[in-house]
Amino acid sequence: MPEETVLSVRALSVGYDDEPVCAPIDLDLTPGEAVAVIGANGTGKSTFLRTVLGLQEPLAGRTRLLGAEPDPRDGDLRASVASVLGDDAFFPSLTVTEHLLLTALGHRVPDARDVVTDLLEEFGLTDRADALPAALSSGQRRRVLLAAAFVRPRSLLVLDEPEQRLDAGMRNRLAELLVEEREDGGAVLVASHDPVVVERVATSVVLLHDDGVRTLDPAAGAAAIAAL
Ligand SMILES: Nc1ncnc2c1ncn2[C@@H]1O[C@H](COP(=O)(O)OP(=O)(O)OP(=O)(O)O)[C@@H](O)[C@H]1O
Repeated sequence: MPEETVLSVRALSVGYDDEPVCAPIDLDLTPGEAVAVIGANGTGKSTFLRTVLGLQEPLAGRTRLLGAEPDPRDGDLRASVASVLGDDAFFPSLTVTEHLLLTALGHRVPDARDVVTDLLEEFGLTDRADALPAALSSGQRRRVLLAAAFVRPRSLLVLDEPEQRLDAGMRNRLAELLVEEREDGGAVLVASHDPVVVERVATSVVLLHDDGVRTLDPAAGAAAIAAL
């Protein structure tokens, strides 16, 4: 594995109770690249993301994440990998600002208050800064989770269908932020059903399908989404 490889996956089989949910997957991700994982509902995108993050045991194959076996308890890994999966939770008595500050301070972000203020603006949350989670819309809660991933240092960003519940304006802005992320040397692994995210953000696409796994270029990946 080249030294700068962020994620290397070889013949990785993922699934439940010894039953794979899709064909084995191979993938390499280096700084400055974004890989989009696409496929119809139930083809294994979320299962794959959880497995490469070490949140779920693989059935077979090998994953190296930042040079090591993926282990979510590993401090170096937690410091370097920001993820937004589907199971994120909120503290019911902390405001939007307090959630972002907690994340920033926990990761020792310099000038945390200024960074949080900028991200509130970026994610259209400035006027909801003092709101509690229960008083947010589902799209606003999604924005808070995404902002929390961007508020902290990271060398890999893993997002599971980040477009979910976002309006068109925010989906476009998110795509821009993800392009900036890879142009600044970050690595992005994103599962998505959004052709805009796939075509604009991805440098390569992995299509999960019952018949097998294929690697596509971003334009072909965006077209494949329309045909799912
Ligand atoms: N905890 C679980 N136990 C057993 N099977 C599961 C579990 N979670 C998911 N599955 C099954 O594994 C398969 C893959 O699910 P997964 O959530 O990874 O798909 P996905 O590609 O992310 O789908 P979607 O596009 O709907 O989000 C599905 O058939 C699903 O029903």
